[in-house]
Amino acid sequence: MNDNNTATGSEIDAVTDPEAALEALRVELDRVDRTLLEGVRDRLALCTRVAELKQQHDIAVLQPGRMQLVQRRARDYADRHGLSAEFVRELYDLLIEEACRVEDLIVAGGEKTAPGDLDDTVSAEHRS
Ligand SMILES: C=C(O[C@@H]1C=C(C(=O)O)C=C[C@H]1O)C(=O)O
Repeated sequence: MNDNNTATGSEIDAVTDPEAALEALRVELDRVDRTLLEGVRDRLALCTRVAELKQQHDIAVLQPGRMQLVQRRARDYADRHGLSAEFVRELYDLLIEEACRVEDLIVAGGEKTAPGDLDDTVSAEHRS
């Protein structure tokens, strides 16, 4: 184990107890998944604040230039880190689509939402 208490590549190669090694990796995977979901939730919470600003100042929800910038940045990241460009594009298509859906709800409803208080704003899909 390293200082972060995580398994390194060579340790995985040398395992004598594959079940224990699998479990250790799954514990790490679960931690990454939690961080990932918290990131998605934080992103959507920020989008509710963007939506409130847009609603108050009559700004269009759809901002194609900004969407292109976000997608281009994600593609550059994928290139630099050896991720599939198609996967990252589809991932950001989904994230942006959901952001626009949430923004639409707020702009159409004229709702005031506390940052991070998505559960009161968006449908039950987000509650789990
Ligand atoms: C969040 C915004 O609204 C929409 C959602 C975007 C996103 O999820 O990154 C980008 C552009 C917008 O159409 C924004 O205008 O910044």
